[in-house]
Amino acid sequence: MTDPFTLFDQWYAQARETEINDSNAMALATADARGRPSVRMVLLKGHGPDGFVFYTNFEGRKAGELLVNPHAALLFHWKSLRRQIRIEGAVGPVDDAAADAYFASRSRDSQLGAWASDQSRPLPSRNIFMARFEEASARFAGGPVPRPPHWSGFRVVPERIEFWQDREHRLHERRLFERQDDGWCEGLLYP
Ligand SMILES: Cc1cc2nc3c(=O)[nH]c(=O)nc-3n(C[C@H](O)[C@H](O)[C@H](O)COP(=O)(O)O)c2cc1C
Ligand code: PXP
Repeated sequence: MTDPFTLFDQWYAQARETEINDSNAMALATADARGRPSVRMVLLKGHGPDGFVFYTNFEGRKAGELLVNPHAALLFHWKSLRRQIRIEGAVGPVDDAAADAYFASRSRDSQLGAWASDQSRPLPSRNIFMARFEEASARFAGGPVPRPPHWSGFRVVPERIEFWQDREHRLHERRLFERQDDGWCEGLLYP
């Protein structure tokens, strides 16, 4: 039996070659405390048997939902390969060291943007946002930009991963991996 992470790596490597941009873009679905769903795109910034990692503001809408309901679904759709991968699992924060390391790798302006943005909250005008960006720039002038306390990563620890490959006449292939004890069991689904 193939392990789903090896298969993910193979498909992801192919996507990096074929997709014109953002081959690491994935839809992230969350739900609030009442079970009402919301979805938006995020970028995959790390993955492996420990889970799938993205970074964001921890005071925005998605984080608010994940903090009360720590379960998520991820979806990759690689159009030119005619493939999708669905991932579902429990969610937790990455550790501070990982978040610091990733934040340090971002461009300085992206780092300043993380300080300037009250993600998901109403913005009266674009000028206000730009002024906040300039304030952050002045505040950290001459030194490194530290990671804001409200900015970090979430890790989705998969319980279920499905690989979907388009086939002629909608006779698609669906391979489902479900976590079982210490390993994974694999099966097929009708398309
Ligand atoms: C391709 C793409 C990638 C994105 N990646 C991220 C990301 O990694 N982190 C993030 O916070 N927002 C990212 N965004 C913006 C989100 O889609 C979203 O607008 C923002 O995070 C606010 O979502 P929320 O209000 O549900 O928290 C991305 C948008 C696009 C279109
Ligand atoms: N945060 C926001 C608001 C984004 O829009 C994105 C990517 O679009 C990211 C984080 C993650 O990407 P990066 O760390 O490469 O900026």
